[in-house]
Amino acid sequence: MNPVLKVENLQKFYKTKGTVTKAINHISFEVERGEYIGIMGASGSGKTTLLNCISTIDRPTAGKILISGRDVTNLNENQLARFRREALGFIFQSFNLLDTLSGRDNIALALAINGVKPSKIPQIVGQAASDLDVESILDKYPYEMSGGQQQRIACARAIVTNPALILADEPTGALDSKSAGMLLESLRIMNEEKRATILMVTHDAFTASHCKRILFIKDGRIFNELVRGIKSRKEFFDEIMQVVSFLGGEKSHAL
Ligand SMILES: Nc1ncnc2c1ncn2[C@@H]1O[C@H](COP(=O)(O)OP(=O)(O)OP(=O)(O)O)[C@@H](O)[C@H]1O
Repeated sequence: MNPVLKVENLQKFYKTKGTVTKAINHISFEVERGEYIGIMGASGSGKTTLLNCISTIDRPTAGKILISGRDVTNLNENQLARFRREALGFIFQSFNLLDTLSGRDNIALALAINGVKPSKIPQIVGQAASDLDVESILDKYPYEMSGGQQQRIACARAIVTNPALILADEPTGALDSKSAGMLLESLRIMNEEKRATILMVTHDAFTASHCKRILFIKDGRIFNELVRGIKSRKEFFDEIMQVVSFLGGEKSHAL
């Protein structure tokens, strides 16, 4: 079976005032359907640049990015807008819900934009809300919700269109530890019960220890890879911390 995501020899260089920064320097990897993969690395290692290229927000200098077999580096702006809507789900650090819409309507909008029949939308929204246990906050507006609640509505919005790939950028970054725990449970449900494929960028080892595989980026290259396998989450956390310490990155909160 084709991987959901195939990154082939990706390069992204920034030229500023005569100097060239090789933000991504020959990165290749694949993500299979149903994987939950984390990208870690110290500040400036290239994580955001990689995510921006995969999410089609930024264009790479060279290399290919195939999502569900389609090379997104060749698409024009109109094709990209449609591709993002149909094939990708996004969860950002800063929630990005529309403040003028209730939680229910934020989720429903993702379906309406994708042309889902209006008569079918309430049932699909209801199911996603039930799956992620956000039914009680559906009628609240984002400014009436906690950060954790907003983030769980953002999860429902990301999965409701059944995208090929969900991209999460520091999703626990703005949350306290209890809300982060609830968000990580939402991501687990999305991955294990709804079979969503998730790629998450994080600098936090505790958050990363919920993934099944971690790629470590250093100076724009893949430096190391860890697979959780049958290890407990705590064992995986310890293993991640060893690499983080070796890389000299910031220390995450301890268990
Ligand atoms: N628009 C840009 N112009 C020039 N250089 C850039 C630009 N964006 C990023 N860079 C450089 O590319 C490198 C990788 O940056 P990137 O933001 O991808 O790192 P990161 O791992 O996401 O860091 P952080 O964890 O601090 O967000 C850095 O050296 C950065 O200074």
